[in-house]
Amino acid sequence: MNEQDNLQHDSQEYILECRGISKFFGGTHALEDVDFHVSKGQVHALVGENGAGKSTLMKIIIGLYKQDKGEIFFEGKPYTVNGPAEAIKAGISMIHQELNPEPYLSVAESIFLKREDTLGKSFFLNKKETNRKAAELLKQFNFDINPKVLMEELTLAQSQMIEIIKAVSCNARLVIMDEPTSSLDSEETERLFRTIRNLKDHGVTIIYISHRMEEIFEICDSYSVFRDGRFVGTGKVSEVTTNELISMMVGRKFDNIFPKEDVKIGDVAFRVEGLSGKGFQNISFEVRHGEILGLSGLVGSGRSETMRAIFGIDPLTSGKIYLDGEEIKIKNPREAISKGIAMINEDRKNYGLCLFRSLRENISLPNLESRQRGLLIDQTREKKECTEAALTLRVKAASIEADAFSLSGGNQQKIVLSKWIMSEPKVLIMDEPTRGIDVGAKAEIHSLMCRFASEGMAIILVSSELPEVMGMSDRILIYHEGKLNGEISRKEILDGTATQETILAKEFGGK
Ligand SMILES: Nc1ncnc2c1ncn2[C@@H]1O[C@H](COP(=O)(O)OP(=O)(O)OP(=O)(O)O)[C@@H](O)[C@H]1O
Repeated sequence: MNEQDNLQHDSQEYILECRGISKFFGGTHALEDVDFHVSKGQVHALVGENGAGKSTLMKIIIGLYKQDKGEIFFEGKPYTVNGPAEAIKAGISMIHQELNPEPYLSVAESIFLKREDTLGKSFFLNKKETNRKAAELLKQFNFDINPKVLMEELTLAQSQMIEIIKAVSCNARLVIMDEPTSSLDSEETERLFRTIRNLKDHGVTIIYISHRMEEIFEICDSYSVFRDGRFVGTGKVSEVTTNELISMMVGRKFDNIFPKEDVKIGDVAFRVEGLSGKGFQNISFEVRHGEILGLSGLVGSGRSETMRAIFGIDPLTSGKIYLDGEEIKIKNPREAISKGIAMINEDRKNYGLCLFRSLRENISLPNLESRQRGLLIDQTREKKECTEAALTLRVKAASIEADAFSLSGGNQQKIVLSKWIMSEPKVLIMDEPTRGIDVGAKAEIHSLMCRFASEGMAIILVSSELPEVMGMSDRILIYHEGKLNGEISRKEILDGTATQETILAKEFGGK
């Protein structure tokens, strides 16, 4: 008897069964003879490293891709669909990692888009009825928002909630959530979890894809692990430890995701005094050579806004910046980079990557000058160094010449990291550096941070994942509504004086 049988004897109780699914993309075997079973009414975690094949299987299930081999059964019956609209009709909806809400539709219109069937024939003539039905649904979900508000005015967390309401109102019995918390802060995440529990109470089954282990242990009942396009195992979350789960994902024994070491902290490398700009006021702090300074706060609290202004993306209205004791002016990111400040931005897709360029071109872009020989680029050196950078972070790609577009989400993020790491800056600003990155790579990135710090780099880490800020920082500054609201030392974290709750309380404005 295999683990799958242990979990659930009666296959009638599986809401979804995928048997022997294979999928090729050119020479890449994205899925190889994969079995994947989900029991009815559970929150089932699907985990695996970047490129393990999770999204590919989900895209097959909602009809975006067609499998090369294998069969799918939904609610005990053979299931084939041609595209997401058919999947929704059959009872399966997917909430995507990057939401694409229709910006100029109202909340009500967005919920009922392409659902004229539920509203009578004349959808556009029936605005009143649309708003009334939407208001009813929003109330059911305790979601206090006006159905007439335009989608473009919603935060990401609110748009996500609309997507979930849309799914459930279409009578979805299975909802797939692909990294749903990757852009949410702790408060929004809690709200999402309450919604998930509510859906579960109403018999909805959820497939939950996430790289955040603590979430899986909080919200999921069962799990399946994929590795390199293959099914590795399944079981109950209550019967596995974090390290066992990670070991299954990475295929080797796993000890520690936060390998923070104490390194010698030197002189002040970087200092800001009284910085103000859009979304933050009067921010002053310093970071020393060798120090990792964590910045925590709710989404919109001003952390990322301050970093963007320091890096010259957005303007400062007042304040001073000092690098190694000397005042500097930064008008744009090019100037910041030339002075030795690098920033890995939260929004990698828009600011970090040229999707239709090769990995080599992407990695070497900010570092071309150092590889210039006369008017030409030293291509042999470029290729060697880019390959080394990609290997260090274990980027999974067909070759260094492959387009960034063909990589899985997490592997794309590793490429952005590689390119900045190669430029060896004095100050490295990392804004959500491991968002969407698998645990194995997360640990590697954390080790690299320690290595850079030990070489004297000053690192500023902005992260919404409290375990990450707490596990990696020498000091944490907490933002609340655009201002600093407290500081916590590593000592306080290690001796237990400061906990996640202490930090959260300060994020919400407490003392
Ligand atoms: N459209 C595509 N064209 C070519 N290769 C692809 C395509 N989509 C996925 N792949 C490849 O298939 C493999 C599986 O990718 P997939 O996106 O399913 O992984 P994943 O487990 O969802 O990863 P992540 O956690 O990073 O999102 C990867 O090697 C990826 O590069």
